[in-house]
Amino acid sequence: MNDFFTLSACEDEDATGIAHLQLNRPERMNTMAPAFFPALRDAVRELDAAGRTRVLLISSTGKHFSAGMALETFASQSALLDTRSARARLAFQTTLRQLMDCFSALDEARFPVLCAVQGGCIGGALDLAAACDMRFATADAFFSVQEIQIGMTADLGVLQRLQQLMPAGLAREMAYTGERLGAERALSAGLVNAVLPDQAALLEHAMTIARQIAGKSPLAIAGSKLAMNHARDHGVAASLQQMTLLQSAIFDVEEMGRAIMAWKLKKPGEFAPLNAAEKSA
Ligand SMILES: C/C=C/C(=O)SCCNC(=O)CCNC(=O)[C@H](O)C(C)(C)COP(=O)(O)OP(=O)(O)OC[C@H]1O[C@@H](n2cnc3c(N)ncnc32)[C@H](O)[C@@H]1OP(=O)(O)O
Repeated sequence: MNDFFTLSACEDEDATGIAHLQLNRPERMNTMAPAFFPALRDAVRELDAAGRTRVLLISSTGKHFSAGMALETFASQSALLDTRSARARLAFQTTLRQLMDCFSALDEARFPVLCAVQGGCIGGALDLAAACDMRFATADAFFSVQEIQIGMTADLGVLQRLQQLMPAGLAREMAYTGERLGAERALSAGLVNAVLPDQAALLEHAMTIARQIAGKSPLAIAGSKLAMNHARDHGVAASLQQMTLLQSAIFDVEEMGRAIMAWKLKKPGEFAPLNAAEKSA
């Protein structure tokens, strides 16, 4: 339990293996306080370790997806940010790395992470969204690298990831100006996969994609995410070499038989959880 989000499993007939993490502090604009970060990291890592989750949907409640870091955090952490001491600066480096790792947990999870954004996705919230596999938005959604407006270099991954998700020039425009990128422009830039009229339609669309993913072989999905992450980080040539090792490790003819059967029947496949010792569902 935590004060920032709820985590539930969608266990209806068509939605096995879909976990739904919903930010639920709309009265605080779903702002991120220090305790939010480890809570998110631990929740994602626990889902991954348990092996039953096939896709994670992150959504939010209220007018805005999230207003980013709670501004009062910066004042309350001032002792840590004391730059007069080398020890304090070293400690800050460690803290920052730990915060980064919390969002990287989304990228490192074996399952795909879908992010459904309504209203503002601001500052740290865009760091979070950028670490997900894909993003969807309502027509009123907007995205901003707000950090530059408050005099800091964004530091939780958005500068590293945004350029890989959309044209670099536009990412830099966002980073240097802090101006809001509206949903339609985010769509044409490739930052979001689809724009829906309202939040109900947004969640329905995201769940449709989540169900499609959850019906596929979790082994093949995990392999696809590993391969695509590796290619993104290491380039095509090195990743083709890595692919030979990866595929040698996870190629599974029985799993393929199940997938082919499901595809022919136009039904979700019946697959064992990733951690299961046996192969049958
Ligand atoms: C490492 C990460 C760094 C970061 O994340 S840096 C980014 C930090 N975030 C911001 O700077 C957000 C700035 N806020 C805004 O742009 C706007 O606000 C919103 C788009 C989020 C909302 O706009 P609207 O719907 O018009 O409401 P409203 O009247 O501006 O705000 C309602 C109340 O929410 C408080 N609030 C907004 N964002 C934060 C925040 N990040 N931390 C703490 N409080 C926040 C406001 O001050 C205000 O409060 P009151 O009603 O008392 O005047």
